Amino acid sequence: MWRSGLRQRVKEMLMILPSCPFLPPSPSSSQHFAFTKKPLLGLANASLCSPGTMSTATNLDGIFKQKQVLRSKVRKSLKSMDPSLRSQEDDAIQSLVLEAPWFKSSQRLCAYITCSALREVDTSKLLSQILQNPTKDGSVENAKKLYVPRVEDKNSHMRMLNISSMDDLIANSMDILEPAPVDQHGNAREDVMQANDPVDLFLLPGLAFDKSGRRLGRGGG
Ligand SMILES: Nc1nc2c(c(=O)[nH]1)N(C=O)[C@@H](CNc1ccc(C(=O)N[C@@H](CCC(=O)O)C(=O)O)cc1)CN2
Ligand SMILES: Nc1ncnc2c1ncn2[C@@H]1O[C@H](COP(=O)(O)OP(=O)(O)OP(=O)(O)O)[C@@H](O)[C@H]1O
Repeated sequence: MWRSGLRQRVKEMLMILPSCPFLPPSPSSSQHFAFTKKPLLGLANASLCSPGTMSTATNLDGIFKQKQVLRSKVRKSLKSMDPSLRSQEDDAIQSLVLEAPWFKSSQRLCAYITCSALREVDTSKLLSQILQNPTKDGSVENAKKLYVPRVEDKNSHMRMLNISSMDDLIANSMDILEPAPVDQHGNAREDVMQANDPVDLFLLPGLAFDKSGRRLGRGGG
């Protein structure tokens, strides 16, 4: 019971990614992860109906509604979850990630800052590990680089900006911590889209995932 719940919550935080098409390419990686709008959770058939049987607008409308229903269900079950079980699962998920070779070897990461009001899987231990970033020889050459989201406007325009400390974060209007656009010296933070090197790993929040890992987000875009 505990294990199956945990498995689902592990899925709530999707960990991926050797390479992404809109980021600088990784020559060593053969895998790709596209941020495409894919059908989710058994909704694939609806989106594959031919134009003769159902219009595209109707398809999208149906999918949109099904996603909303599913989001409400998941939100409700997350809200009713026992807080101490949640906390145990948060610890277990983070330990699992911290011990994973793909986490240890990652050098450039994008990650979200947990919003506890949204009942997201906690990332605080992961972030402190990434930012603390101890290296065996004490050199900074192998330091992990972290980019976190910043919502720029009401049209869901979002950027991933580099931070080097949790002190770089301030609460936004949704009460989610995010980086100020400039650092303490007044310099613009590096945007991952301008980075020279590819991102190795994304830690993404998700409301639900299907068995093949396809993600249902909050619908913010
Ligand atoms: N921690 C965290 N940071 C993030 C995201 C996220 O999902 N989680 N985002 C991911 O893209 C972006 C922000 N997008 C967001 C979209 C919706 C809500 C939110 O509060 N949604 C409520 C419903 C609000 C409403 O419908 O009025 C909810 O889902 O309960 C928050 C952030 C960037 N930063
Ligand atoms: N095929 C599509 N064509 C155009 N717009 C789409 C398509 N699919 C989704 N959208 C729009 O993209 C936005 C995000 O919807 P979507 O259902 O993909 O959210 P999500 O990926 O589950 O959540 P989030 O974007 O918050 O991570 C919505 O405004 C939605 O209307």
